[in-house]
Amino acid sequence: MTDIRGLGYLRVQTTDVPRWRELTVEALGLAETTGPVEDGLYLRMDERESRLAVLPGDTDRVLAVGWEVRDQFALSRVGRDVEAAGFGVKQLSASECHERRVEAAIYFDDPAGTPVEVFFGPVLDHDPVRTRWTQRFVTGDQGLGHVVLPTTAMDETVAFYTEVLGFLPRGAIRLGGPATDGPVRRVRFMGVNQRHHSLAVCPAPHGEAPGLVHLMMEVDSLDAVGRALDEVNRRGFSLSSTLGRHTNDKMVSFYVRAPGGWDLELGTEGMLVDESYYTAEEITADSYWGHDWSGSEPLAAFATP
Ligand SMILES: Cc1ccc(O)c(O)c1CC[C@@H]1C(=O)CC[C@]2(C)C(=O)CC[C@@H]12
Ligand SMILES: [Fe+2]
Repeated sequence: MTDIRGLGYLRVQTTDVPRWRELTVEALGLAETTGPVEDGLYLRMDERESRLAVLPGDTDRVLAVGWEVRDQFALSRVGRDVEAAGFGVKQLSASECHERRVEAAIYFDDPAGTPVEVFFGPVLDHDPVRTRWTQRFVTGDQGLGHVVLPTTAMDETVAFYTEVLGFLPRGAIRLGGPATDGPVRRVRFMGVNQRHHSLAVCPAPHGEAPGLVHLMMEVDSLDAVGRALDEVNRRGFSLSSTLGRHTNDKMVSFYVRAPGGWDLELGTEGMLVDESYYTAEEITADSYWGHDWSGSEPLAAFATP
């Protein structure tokens, strides 16, 4: 089994922190807290000091995808494995760790160019999490949610996450419709815990910013998803996909475009994988119903640079 326990945090940079605040706090209902960068937006979903940090900058891009391990021993094992695979691994400084509220962390770029951090020892905030819709975010041993990363090096990226970091394949979906003789392109889903996927990797035409396709966060109530959806529409955010239920993780979700050209997915009722019996399946539709993508503005990751 892998040493990676789950998606721990995400750090992104944006040119529009106020609009990010409106989307995440006012519409999706995350709880705002304070952090080291004065104009930064620090968001709580649970007892962690911050799961999502949105920092001001002159471009929109992912700063770090943070994966959590159990302890210092697991962190050294992961560092050793990544180095042995030929990737340069660096330690985060004490002040960088303090900024992320973790005890220690390493970082490296994955084959897609995504800045990856692996950490242990997150610091907790025991104040109650005051969410807008009084919902609870489903985190805990399923981690913060899932990310979908674009890559121009599909095979290398999948090999890295599965063979070096130990992610488990959790199925795939073909792009471009039903089986043909030609080369098949797939979105591949991978997991490290009972969440169906903590990571998906999607073939993309180029390696430009922002480096993310979407971040999924799960809540414990359909009403919170519905209320967030109303608020997203009321506040004029662009809906990338309508509400629908996915065929693989069974989640009911919608997607909203965040400033920067990538999406936030908010869902509920995600299934739990039992690894004793699970096999990786290929789905042939992304959803049982809903998830109409026809109104979606193009993703920055798929735009012609
Ligand atoms: C199919 C699916 C299952 C579970 C998820 O959490 C999930 O985000 C998806 C959607 C993935 C989706 C896709 O399959 C085709 C290409 C899509 C539409 C994108 O360009 C972004 C999301 C991608
Ligand atoms: Fe998703």
